[in-house]
Amino acid sequence: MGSENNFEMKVVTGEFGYVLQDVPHLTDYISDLQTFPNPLRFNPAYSVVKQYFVDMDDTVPQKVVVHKETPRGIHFRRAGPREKVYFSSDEVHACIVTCGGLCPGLNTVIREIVHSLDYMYGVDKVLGIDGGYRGFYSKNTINLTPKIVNDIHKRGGTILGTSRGGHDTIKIVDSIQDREINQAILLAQVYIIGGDGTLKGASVIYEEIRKRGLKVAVAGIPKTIDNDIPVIDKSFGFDTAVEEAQRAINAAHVEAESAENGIGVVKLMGRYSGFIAMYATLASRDVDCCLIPESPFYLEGKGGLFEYIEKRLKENGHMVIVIAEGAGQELLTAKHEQDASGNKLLQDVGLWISRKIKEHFSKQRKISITLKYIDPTYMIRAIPSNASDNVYCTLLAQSAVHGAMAGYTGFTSGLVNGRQTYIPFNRITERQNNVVITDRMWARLLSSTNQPSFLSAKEVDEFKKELEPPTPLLDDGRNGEDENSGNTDMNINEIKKSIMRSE
Ligand SMILES: Nc1ncnc2c1ncn2[C@@H]1O[C@H](COP(=O)(O)OP(=O)(O)O)[C@@H](O)[C@H]1O
Ligand SMILES: O=P(O)(O)OC[C@H]1O[C@](O)(COP(=O)(O)O)[C@@H](O)[C@@H]1O
Ligand SMILES: [Mg+2]
Repeated sequence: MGSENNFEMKVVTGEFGYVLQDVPHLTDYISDLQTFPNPLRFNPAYSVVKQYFVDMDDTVPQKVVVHKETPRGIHFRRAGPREKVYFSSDEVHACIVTCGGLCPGLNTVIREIVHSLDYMYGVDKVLGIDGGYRGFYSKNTINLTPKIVNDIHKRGGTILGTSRGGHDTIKIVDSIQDREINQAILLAQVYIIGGDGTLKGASVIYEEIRKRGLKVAVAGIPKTIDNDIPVIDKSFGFDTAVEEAQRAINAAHVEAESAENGIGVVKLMGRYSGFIAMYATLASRDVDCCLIPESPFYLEGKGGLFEYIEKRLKENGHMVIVIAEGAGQELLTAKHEQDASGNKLLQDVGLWISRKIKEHFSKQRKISITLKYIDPTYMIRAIPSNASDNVYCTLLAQSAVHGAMAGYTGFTSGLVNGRQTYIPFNRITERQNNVVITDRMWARLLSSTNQPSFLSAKEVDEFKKELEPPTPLLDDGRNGEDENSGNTDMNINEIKKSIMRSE
């Protein structure tokens, strides 16, 4: 594996600091491509829409909080149908693959790609690749028709199956190039749905396709329940996950409230990013403490978790703790295990913290506690997407289809400041989206739970120094003022290291 990007970013600059981070197009490496009028022109549903086709010059700014003197900054190409398409309906063979962990909404995206290709563009040859990247070369495929996928959005998981590992660029591109026996069929559009790992894989597939000069568009749809993909407003399935997490938090609260000195502990997903835990906590208001990977914590002593638990039990008689699975991993014995994709395998921090709390209070003998630990992680991930995620998935899939039909490649569709855009792979894979603990959102959380920040006065001073002069408006549009948080260039590992050092 490896995803060295050998191709230059396509960047267009304009006046007043305008920068367009454009996505590649088939015409960048194939000349004399034939174009066709977009069949949507003749579609009664769309033909009445005033300016249905997206103007080729439309772009979406990444930076929406601006000052008088602020340069216009980075923009992305606006997604949507173009007047001309680069594939004729009967020529196109498309395929769809889902990789990585499950996420609510995968089936909705698959359904909508199939429906959009067929109903909007008349493309009816769509193959589903079975079981992630390795399905390309193990040649397990299913024919996807609008009828087959019609009801799948009501089910969790992915009808195509998924896997980790198994990415072999050459074998995958070979199989894209030539599928059927005696009948060379080029899969001309490849739709890849997955997270950071998958999109790194998609990027090298695109590069190999380009090297071979194939007329194949590679389109990604970013998937991550953890919301750890940068640039985009949020990932599909995230809303559903936050909503479903409420059920576990409610149960933990009911259990805790019903016992004397009851403590409910809920573990939520979030390998490196604590967004689900943060938003679920903010939504619930029953949570007294939220622990996430980005905010190191400690148990013993002044300002520690045990002291806070004691305080809350004395004040309120019960408490609820939400912990993201990646939180506090540095406090557990390191095991250095990896999954098939090379992701670090985490230890069960929920079990660990529950044990530590029980041990503490039984040793201390002042307060007798009743602790219930709830782990709803896989139950949350396996449900179908909610209504709002369904709409979001639909738009992401439609955008991807419009983009591929228009000849764009090496891109993912994604929502930026509420508008559908095309984002080049490297912008999506270059880093991770994390909760920034010096942003307003985390401050809101701390003030809503009243939990300790686990920072000493010295550390707070250090943060303040780091923030002076005020963080400039960053080119990816996020800064300390940003409502969505999470996408600043501040390196969270640096922050963690500085906290560890000063402990
Ligand atoms: N750097 C990489 N280069 C190429 N393929 C990768 C890379 N990282 C992951 N992959 C492949 O992408 C797929 C999914 O990756 P994984 O990290 O498990 O999930 P996710 O895409 O959800 O982050 C796997 O098949 C894996 O082999
Ligand atoms: O058991 P699995 O499939 O490895 O999944 C666990 C991991 O999957 C996640 O949902 C994220 O998965 P992705 O990287 O595939 O988006 C994490 O929250 C969790 O740590
Ligand atoms: Mg991942």
